Amino acid sequence: MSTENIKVIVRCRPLNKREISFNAQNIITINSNAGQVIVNSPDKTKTQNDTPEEHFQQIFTFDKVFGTQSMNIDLFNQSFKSVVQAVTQGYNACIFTYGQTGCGKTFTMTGEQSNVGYIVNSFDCIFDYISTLPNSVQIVLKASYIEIHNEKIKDLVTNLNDLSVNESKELGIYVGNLSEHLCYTKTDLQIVRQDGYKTEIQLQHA
Ligand SMILES: Nc1ncnc2c1ncn2[C@@H]1O[C@H](COP(=O)(O)OP(=O)(O)OP(=O)(O)O)[C@@H](O)[C@H]1O
Repeated sequence: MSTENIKVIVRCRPLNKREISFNAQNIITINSNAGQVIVNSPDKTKTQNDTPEEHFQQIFTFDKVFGTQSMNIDLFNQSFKSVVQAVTQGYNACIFTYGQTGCGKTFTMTGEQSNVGYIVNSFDCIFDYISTLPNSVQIVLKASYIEIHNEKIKDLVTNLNDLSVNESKELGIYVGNLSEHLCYTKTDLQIVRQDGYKTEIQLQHA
């Protein structure tokens, strides 16, 4: 992987039921070692002699790619863990999940009970780290949960809407009136997540 501060990871999901029902064809192959996603021409009658190579097959290279059989824990161990560990060493970090609807963002972030996503894996990682520290070290862990939608910031725990982005010498850039929740255990962190998640789901169905 590159040593750049920004890394781009691609995950390809399997065809879903709808795609299978109309005999959709998977035109993506991946080369994990090279970090490549290969988009093949859907028209198998075309050969490299018929069309310029770039039309026949397009290759995109990323810091890391994961195939349809990958598990959330594979993504975590091979990509996200180092980001979370960097936080425990005092760095700021962000994991940004992006993609069209139905591509697997929630599957990757939240996952399922037997295949938990990077949110729970990150919580485990943070508390595993804390458990290695001597009792003399005091850790203060605070959590907030926001949604940014149509340029508006909402606190998903308190339901306060339209929060402002501010800047000060002491705090740098921060969100005004954002609630922060002290978390002493993994359960405390999970409660903040669950409270915020409930609001998020309510908003999606409103
Ligand atoms: N890697 C994967 N392996 C197996 N199933 C997957 C994978 N990724 C996504 N899915 C399935 O595809 C469906 C859509 O995934 P998901 O809800 O995570 O998409 P999303 O990107 O969060 O969509 P939206 O933006 O609409 O919320 C779900 O049923 C999910 O279980």
